[in-house]
Amino acid sequence: MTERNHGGRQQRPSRPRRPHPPARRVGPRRPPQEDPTRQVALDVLRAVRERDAYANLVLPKLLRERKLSGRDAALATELTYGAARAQGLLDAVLGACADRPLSEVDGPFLDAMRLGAYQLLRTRIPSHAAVASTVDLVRANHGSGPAGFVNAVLRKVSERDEAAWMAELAPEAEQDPVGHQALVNAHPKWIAQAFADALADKGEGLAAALRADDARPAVHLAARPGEVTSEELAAITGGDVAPYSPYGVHLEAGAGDPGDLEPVREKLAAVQDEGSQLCALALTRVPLTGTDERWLDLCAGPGGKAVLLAALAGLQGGTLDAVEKAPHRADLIRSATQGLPVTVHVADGRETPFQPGTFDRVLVDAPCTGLGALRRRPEARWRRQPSDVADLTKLQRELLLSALELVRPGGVVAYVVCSPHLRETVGVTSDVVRRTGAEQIDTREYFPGVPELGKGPAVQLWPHLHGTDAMFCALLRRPN
Ligand SMILES: C[S@@+](CC[C@H](N)C(=O)[O-])C[C@H]1O[C@@H](n2cnc3c(N)ncnc32)[C@H](O)[C@@H]1O
Repeated sequence: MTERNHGGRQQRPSRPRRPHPPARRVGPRRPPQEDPTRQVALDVLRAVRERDAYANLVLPKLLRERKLSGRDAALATELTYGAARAQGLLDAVLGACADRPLSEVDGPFLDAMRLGAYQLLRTRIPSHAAVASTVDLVRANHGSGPAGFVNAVLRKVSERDEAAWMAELAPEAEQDPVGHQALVNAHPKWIAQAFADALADKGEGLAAALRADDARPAVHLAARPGEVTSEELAAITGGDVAPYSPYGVHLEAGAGDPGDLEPVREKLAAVQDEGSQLCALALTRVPLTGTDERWLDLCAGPGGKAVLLAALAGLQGGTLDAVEKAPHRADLIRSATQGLPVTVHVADGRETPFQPGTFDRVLVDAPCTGLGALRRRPEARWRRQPSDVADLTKLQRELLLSALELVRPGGVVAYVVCSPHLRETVGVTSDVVRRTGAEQIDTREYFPGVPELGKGPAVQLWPHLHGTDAMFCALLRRPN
C-alpha cells in the first residue's frame, strides 16, 4: 500500500489520547538492560547535535555496523527520525518538566530526554517501558546521577499525553494561529510562517500542510525512460504506480533501504520524489519552434533530474550538459548518468564555458533552503535559519539570469526550487522577469492531470495536496 500525504496525520504509531498512568519509579540498583536499538537512536541523535550529521546518512551506517535489522531496525528508525523531527515540540514539553533551563542540560542527557519524551508522547510504547529504557541507557552511559534527573523529568512528561501538553503550552490558536500550528506540528515558527505566506492560509490549509510535512513520507522511485515502465517497476518492487508522473512509483514508508532494490542498483530506476520528476518533465513538455537538441542542467548534482532529462533527450537524439560546482557531486552525476548522453562539467553555473544562446532547454534546479523537503530530512527544520534565505536568493537570481543567457532566443528555462518560501520562489522569478523581459509561461499546463495548482503562472506543489515534496517550478521563455 502506498502512503499518501493528502491531509491527515499519519504513519505515526499513535497512542490513545488519554493521560498516561504514572511511570514506575526506576530505582538506581536495578541492573540496566542491554538495548542496542535505542542505543543506536541515541548515538544518531548525538551525532546530529554534535557534528551536524545527517540522521538519514548516519543511521543506516550504524544499523549495518551493529547488525540491526527487521523490527529492531524499524524501531530504531522510527525513534531516531521521530525524535529528530519533533525536537521543538519535545523541548517545549521537557522545558516545562525540568527544574532548569534546557540550555543548562548537558547535550547527551538532552538527547536521551528527547528520545524518552518522543516515545511517551508519540508512540504506543507503554510509559513505564519508555521511561525505564531511557533511564537505563543514561545509567549505562553516564552513571546514576544523571539517570535520576532524566527519570524525574520523564516521569513528569508521562503525566499527560501530547494533546494535553499542547493545550497547555501552545499559543492560543485565535491569537497566534501560525505559532499554534507551528508548535503542535513540531515546526519552527518562521517555517510555519513561510508555509502560511505561500498558501495564503493561516487556518486549515496551513494545518494540513504542516501535518503532512510532519509525517513520514512514502519512498518515490523514477523509472528510467526507455528502460522500464512505471507499471513494470511497480510490479518488480511491490509498489504502486504514481498518480501524476508517468515514470513514478510509490513505495510504502519504511520499506527498507530503497538503494538496495535491484532496479535501483542496476540503474533502471532511481529514488526521486514525484514532484522532482514532474518539474524536470515540465521543462521537456513545452513546445519549441526550431531546434531541440541541446539541453543543459545548470545545477545538476547529484544527478537525479539529469538522469531523467538525459534519458528523454537521448530518446529523441539530443544530449544533456550537466554543470555542477562541487567536484564530488559532479562525480555522483557521472555515476548516476552512466550510459546516457551526458557531458559533466565542474563549473560555477554563473561562469560556464558555454557561449550565450547555446541551449534549447535549460534547467536551473537551484540550491535552496530545502524547506519543501523537510519530511525527508528529519533534523533539517531545526538546523535551517531564516538568515539562510538572503544568501540563497542572491545566488538563485544569478543562476537564473545565467540560464536565460545560455538558452537560445525562443528556448525555455525551468526554474525549480525545493522550497515554498516566497522569496525563493516568486520573489526570484518576478525580479528576473522584470530585469530580462523573459516571458512567463503558464507552467500549470505542463503538469497535466495534477489538481490544485493555484492561480499560476508558476506551480507550487505540496505534500498535503499532491503527496510530493513542496517543489516550485516556473517556466520562462527567452524572448526572440
Ligand atoms: C538542488 S541541488 C540540485 C539537485 C539535482 N538537480 C538533482 O535533481 O539531483 C543544487 C546543486 O547546485 C550545486 N551548486 C551550488 N552552487 C552552484 C553554482 N554556483 N553553480 C553550479 N552548481 C551549484 C550544489 O552543489 C547542488 O549540487
